[in-house]
Amino acid sequence: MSTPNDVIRLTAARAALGGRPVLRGVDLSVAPGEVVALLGANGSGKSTTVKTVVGSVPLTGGERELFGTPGARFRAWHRIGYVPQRTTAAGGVPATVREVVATGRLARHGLLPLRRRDKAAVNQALDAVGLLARADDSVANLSGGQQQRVLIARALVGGPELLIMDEPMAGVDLASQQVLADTLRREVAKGVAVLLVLHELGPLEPLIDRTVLLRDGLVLHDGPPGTTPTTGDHHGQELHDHAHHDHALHDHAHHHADDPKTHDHTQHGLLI
Ligand SMILES: Nc1ncnc2c1ncn2[C@@H]1O[C@H](COP(=O)(O)OP(=O)(O)OP(=O)(O)O)[C@@H](O)[C@H]1O
Repeated sequence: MSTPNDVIRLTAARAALGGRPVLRGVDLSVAPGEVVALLGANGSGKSTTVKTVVGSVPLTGGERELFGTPGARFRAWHRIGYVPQRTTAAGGVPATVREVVATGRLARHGLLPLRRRDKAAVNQALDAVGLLARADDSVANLSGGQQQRVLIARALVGGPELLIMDEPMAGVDLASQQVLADTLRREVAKGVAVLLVLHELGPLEPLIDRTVLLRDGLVLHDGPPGTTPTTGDHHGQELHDHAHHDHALHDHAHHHADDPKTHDHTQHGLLI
């Protein structure tokens, strides 16, 4: 399924956490403008896959490319907007909603003072997630779902070509989910590619071009929505066996692992 100009390409990606293999040969590609949902049971490796894509978890085998550049050499972080798995947007820092969203411009202009167009972009992103009226409130005073929307605005504000979102709908009520689905639809209409970790497709389903189902650190299924087994837990044993087979075929690639020394994610300007 990969194309020459994929914005994300993982090939036979392996990763370990706490000394335990978590990804055991994941192939994942996202083409420009494509919306791909990563599905799977708890612990199947969805978040770890996303973290290897953004470089916060190093590969122990396989290859990673972003916008055609090997991951270890990729520096154009302003092209990517990232919403990490649900954390608090407040982080104990007494910042306003506007200030947190403005940090999403950092990869674009460094620590220079915000210019008029930066300020306009912050307002636009806040408006997109329905939080313009709360712009000057302290993030610590927002609900969990509202804080999630702040993180989404922060990912949008740099005008990314690729959005990577780890369970953006977690803790967000139904009405706000619809707001976010509309926001995402506008981004997709602009040609932005999206990689989403989801538990269920929900209101985003109509936007999704392809679903990739993980089980136990392997891709169990990769295809249009509707062709995907519903869970990585109990179904698709044959597919699982097939995935094991594919995985064996990819063993040759393991010596191309990213150099762990290049994985200091504090250098790359992406907010994690
Ligand atoms: N820091 C860590 N140290 C050791 N093991 C970890 C660590 N973080 C995650 N794991 C393990 O790695 C596996 C994959 O975790 P991951 O978070 O990628 O799963 P997930 O598919 O995103 O799950 P969920 O749906 O629960 O978010 C799990 O078995 C988990 O226990």
